[in-house]
Parts: sequence; C-alpha cells; structure tokens
Amino acid sequence: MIWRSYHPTHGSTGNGAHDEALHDRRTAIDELGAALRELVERATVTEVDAETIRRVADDVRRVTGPLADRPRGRTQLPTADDLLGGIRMYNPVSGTGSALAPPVRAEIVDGVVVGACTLGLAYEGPPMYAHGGISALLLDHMLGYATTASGHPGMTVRLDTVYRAPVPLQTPLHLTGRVTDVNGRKVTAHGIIATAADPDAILVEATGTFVAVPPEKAKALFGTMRR
Ligand SMILES: CCCCCCCCCCCCCCCC(=O)SCCNC(=O)CCNC(=O)[C@H](O)C(C)(C)COP(=O)(O)OP(=O)(O)OC[C@H]1O[C@@H](n2cnc3c(N)ncnc32)[C@H](O)[C@@H]1OP(=O)(O)O
Repeated sequence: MIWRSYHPTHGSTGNGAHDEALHDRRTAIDELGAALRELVERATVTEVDAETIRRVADDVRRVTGPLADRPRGRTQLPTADDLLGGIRMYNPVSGTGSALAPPVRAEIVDGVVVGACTLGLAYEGPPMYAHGGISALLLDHMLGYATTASGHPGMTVRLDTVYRAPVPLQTPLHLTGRVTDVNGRKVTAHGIIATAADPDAILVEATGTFVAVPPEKAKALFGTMRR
C-alpha cells in the first residue's frame, strides 16, 4: 500500500485562492531547486577553462541578487512549508527546492519507507563513489521518516552505519527505512542503501536510535520558531 507520497505540491487548506498561490509558490521553488541542482552538477563536472568559470561565477552572482530581497532568519519557517504535513521544501535530503538534496523521493510501501535517488558527481567521496557522510545523511533521513510515519517522531541520538561496499554515483539507488523497536521514548529503526538494479545487495546499512523530545525540551529548542 502506498501510504503517502512526499511531494511538495500535495496538501490543501480548503481555501482555494490560498491553495493555488501556495501550489504556485511550491512549483516555482521546485523549478529553482532543479535549476540550482543542475548548476551544482555542471559546475562539478565541467572542465572548461578558468576564464569561462570566472564569467559564470559573475553571472551567477548577478542573477541571485533578486533573491536577497526578503530573507528569512533561522527562527522563521519557509512560508511554503507545511511542517506537520511533512512538507519541507528545503530539506537537504528530500527538499525539491534544495540545491543540496539529490532529492530523495520516498513513500511508504507496506509499512516500510522506500526511497529512490541518483547521486551525481557533486556527492563524490572516493573517485566514482559517494562520500560516506552522504550515505549516513540519506539513511538518517530514511530512518527519521520511518519513525515519524510510525507515529513516534523523535530526534536522532545515535546512528550506527556499516559500509559494506561503495555506493556508485550516477546510478539509480534504492533506499529503505523501517522501525524495528519502540521502547517508551526511544525508537530504533534500520535502513539500507542498494542499487535499484540489485536491491538485495546491501551497500550501506544503518541502525538508528531516535528519542521523542519532551515538551519542556521542545519549548527550549523550538519555542522561538514562527511562521
Ligand atoms: C505525518 C508523516 C509525515 C512523514 C514525513 C516526514 C518526513 C520527515 C523526515 C525527516 C527525517 C529527519 C531525520 C533527521 C533527524 C535529525 O537529523 S535530528 C537532528 C540530530 N539530532 C539532534 O540534534 C539531537 C540532539 N540530542 C538532543 O537534543 C537530546 O538528546 C534530546 C533528543 C532532546 C533528548 O534529550 P533528553 O530528553 O534529555 O533525553 P535523555 O533523558 O538524555 O535520554 C532519553 C533516553 O534516550 C537515551 N539516549 C539518549 N542519548 C542516547 C544515545 N546517544 N544513544 C543511546 N541512547 C540514548 C537515554 O539513555 C534515555 O534512555 P532511558 O534512560 O529513558 O532508557
């Protein structure tokens, strides 16, 4: 069963005009995110001469100017986000507006979070393969998604990662995350990275411990957050 698809254009408030404007904003953010990811990837793989690189750097600085008009600080949520609905446009793993995210697409199939992405050369660690920290990032996200979807959201307090084989770049990947134990405030989850072509051959696996944040801690950590 597909329980939920994590896509930025989902969600409705019941207010037609507001929903349309929100949908349009998310679509625009999605478009800019895709363009930024293309820029990052092209800038990573290019072997053009230094003069061309400098010219592009100047051009990029010029075009980003209009985005500086209305910046938000760290206590302000993006207006396009829906925190409780799970829409985070700039999440560095799944956010379609993020230049850093692959982005991972994930959904719940029969109680397991199943994700897909392809990592470009911008994520390179050892030549031709993903940086180990990127694999840990993807798995932390998959496990966090699984704990949230199971009704036991929490923050990562521990992530044990086992690297069995290098993760190839420019190759469709298959990721999973599932909750394996709930013990009071503590939730344990497990996930893997494999290639889509051979999903049973585990390249990286991780076991994580997540802890529900008690109200007083939540207030101290997130109390200054505003829309
Ligand atoms: C609706 C559906 C939508 C679905 C769509 C959603 C998609 C959404 C995807 C998002 C996916 C994001 C996934 C990324 C998730 C992060 O990246 S979270 C960011 C990284 N993590 C952090 O910054 C957390 C830092 N840690 C902390 O702030 C504090 O530890 C916490 C979490 C607030 C807990 O503090 P505390 O309440 O003082 O906890 P404390 O009493 O010390 O410990 C509680 C229990 O945990 C245990 N514990 C604590 N630390 C550890 C440890 N390191 N190891 C083992 N046990 C530990 C303690 O022993 C204790 O156990 P018991 O004694 O109760 O048996």
